[in-house]
Amino acid sequence: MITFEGVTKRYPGGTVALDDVSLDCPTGRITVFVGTSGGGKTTALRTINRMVEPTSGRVLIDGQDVRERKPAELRRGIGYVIQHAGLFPHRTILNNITTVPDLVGWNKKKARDRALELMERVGLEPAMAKRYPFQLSGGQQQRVGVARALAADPPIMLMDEPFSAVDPVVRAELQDEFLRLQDELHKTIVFVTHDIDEAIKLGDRIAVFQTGGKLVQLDSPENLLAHPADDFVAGFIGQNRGIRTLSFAATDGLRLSDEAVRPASADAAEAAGPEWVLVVDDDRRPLGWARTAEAAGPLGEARLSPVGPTFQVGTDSVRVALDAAVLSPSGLAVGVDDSGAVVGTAAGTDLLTVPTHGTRDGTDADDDAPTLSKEGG
Ligand SMILES: Nc1ncnc2c1ncn2[C@@H]1O[C@H](COP(=O)(O)OP(=O)(O)OP(=O)(O)O)[C@@H](O)[C@H]1O
Repeated sequence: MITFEGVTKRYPGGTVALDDVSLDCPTGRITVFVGTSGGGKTTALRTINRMVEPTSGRVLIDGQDVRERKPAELRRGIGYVIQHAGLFPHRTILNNITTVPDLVGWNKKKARDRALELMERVGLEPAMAKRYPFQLSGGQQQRVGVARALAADPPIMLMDEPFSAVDPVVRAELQDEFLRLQDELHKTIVFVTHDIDEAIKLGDRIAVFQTGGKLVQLDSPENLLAHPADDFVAGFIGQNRGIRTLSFAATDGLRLSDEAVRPASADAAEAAGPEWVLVVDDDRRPLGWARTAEAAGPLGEARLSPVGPTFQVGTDSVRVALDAAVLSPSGLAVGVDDSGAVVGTAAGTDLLTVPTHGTRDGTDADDDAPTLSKEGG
């Protein structure tokens, strides 16, 4: 656990970059610092590895004041990833990744094996090991940056806008892979971004900073969306807060109906009832939608409208299911299991009556993570 206790940073000239910030970054979780430009996010991040010394207050790691540790020794246990990756241009990819292992005296083979393993983990071809940073795309360089930070297996990772310099598609890929990696590694991560959507996607906890270095809210993404502490936070989050909250609502509690599901062998005449029926094959895989008034004979031979997007029950969120309902010709969302077989369908209104609970890791969002009371910001 990383703990900020009343941390203030005043730069010469009088800028207050951090104003009496207290918060916890729980072990094994991703805490995101987000907020306006100049809000003190980077300054806060750098107090953890002593690149910035607070004017007052303390930063503790597992209860120990970071000032009791020598900066070099402290930083060996803290991976650091920055925007544009910050790779050493004159070193190969392999040697960039082995920077810390080399520094702490690992033997060459062990460091090399570790680098190659990490390259695979972050999605880089082994052939890239011999290249230099300028021979890689921006996204690839960011992957190297992440691999380098992970090389000596530090328990803590500080990431300062690590995915900001790449296009939105690559950025989404990097984010997804980052979440997959964290699922395996459970590092204690502090992640700085100015992008609220990135914060909501990645963060277990989100700390919102306002100009003047004030922490205005520390909360789970779902609480932040549902209950912004004030107008500043609400404005920063932007529009469609309600709909975005549905990303955190799980679909495993949904009651799905079989009423509109028909086998391909069924005759259209027997399909009477709903205006649209979902035609499925012998394995209950969806074939398409038939409009009952227009169909005659076996449904498998009827003109079918494409199924469109489906949602995986229990895995996808209510937001995905609602999207599927909106795009479906029948207005019904099709829920499938992990083999792609139809579990049932639900109308948009059915989707909005599900109890909301966390989907991200199958646990309640709040369990052991300490929060700052909203009044306290
Ligand atoms: N070394 C420094 N000397 C003086 N002022 C500084 C220094 N570093 C940062 N500041 C000021 O402290 C404030 C907070 O800066 P910081 O970089 O922490 O903000 P940030 O939230 O990370 O912003 P951004 O999103 O723009 O990177 C800013 O007003 C900045 O100008």
